[in-house]
Amino acid sequence: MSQPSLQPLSHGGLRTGAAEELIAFRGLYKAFGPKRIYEGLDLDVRRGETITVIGGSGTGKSVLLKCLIGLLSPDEGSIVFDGEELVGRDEDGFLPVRRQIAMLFQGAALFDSLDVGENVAYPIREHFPRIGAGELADRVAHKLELVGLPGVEKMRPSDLSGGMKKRVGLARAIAIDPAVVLYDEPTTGLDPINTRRINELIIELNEKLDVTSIVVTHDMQSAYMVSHRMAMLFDRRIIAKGTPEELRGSALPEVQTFIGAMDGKER
Ligand SMILES: Nc1ncnc2c1ncn2[C@@H]1O[C@H](COP(=O)(O)OP(=O)(O)OP(=O)(O)O)[C@@H](O)[C@H]1O
Repeated sequence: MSQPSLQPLSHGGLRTGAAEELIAFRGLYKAFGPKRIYEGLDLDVRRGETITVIGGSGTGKSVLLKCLIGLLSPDEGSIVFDGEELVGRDEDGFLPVRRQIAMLFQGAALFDSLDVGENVAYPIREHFPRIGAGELADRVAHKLELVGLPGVEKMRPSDLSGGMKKRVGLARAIAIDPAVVLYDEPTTGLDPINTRRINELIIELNEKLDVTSIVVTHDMQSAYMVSHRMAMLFDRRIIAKGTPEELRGSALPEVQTFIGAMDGKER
């Protein structure tokens, strides 16, 4: 079987259709036993935007990201990515999707047994097993530079601060030049300086690499800073979406109450 070439990695394979939306969640239903998480959730993600999903604890923000990359499946509904239906695919069917959609997990999820360079190389080897050692090393070095950590290949994850771990996790997420990056609570547990750095990186990668990003966060200041649009999950649906200004100005009492409480907490 021929291996995919490394050259057209940049958003390789994505259609260049005029459609503005890259991802569409439509009519999603999901329950875990008696616990109903979504009942008719709809959300569009536009090509090139950074959209942040906000909402109370346990409302299903992370589950949404996991449904998108096939770690969980909705019970009903449709998820279309770049014109292709994702719901109903098996593991093999999600392989090309995971080449285009990368996730920065909470806690970065680095392999402690591997050094930093090997961690970043991991998805590249997985998707491009025939890559040469030189090209692999160059690619790893470049991604580490992009997240502001040049030359740390030989360090162990256990020697890194929380902020550095997140940045290495981000270098690993962008290692195969995904079209979409999913951020699950990217600033949780970070001090204000590292929080700012991660926010700046989310913006920079969106602009420099032209990625579409979905961010899930409790951190309203981060949400306001990085988002083109925000969407609020409440009562098993997306009840409001718009620019940060539009959301803050929403007349919906649920949105006002949530944003008021979250803004107050951060003050
Ligand atoms: N694999 C699973 N099996 C059973 N229940 C799950 C599973 N994954 C998530 N849940 C439940 O689904 C609900 C939504 O989870 P999710 O992690 O998406 O919440 P969240 O909105 O991201 O919350 P938080 O802001 O606290 O991280 C929670 O009640 C959670 O316990």
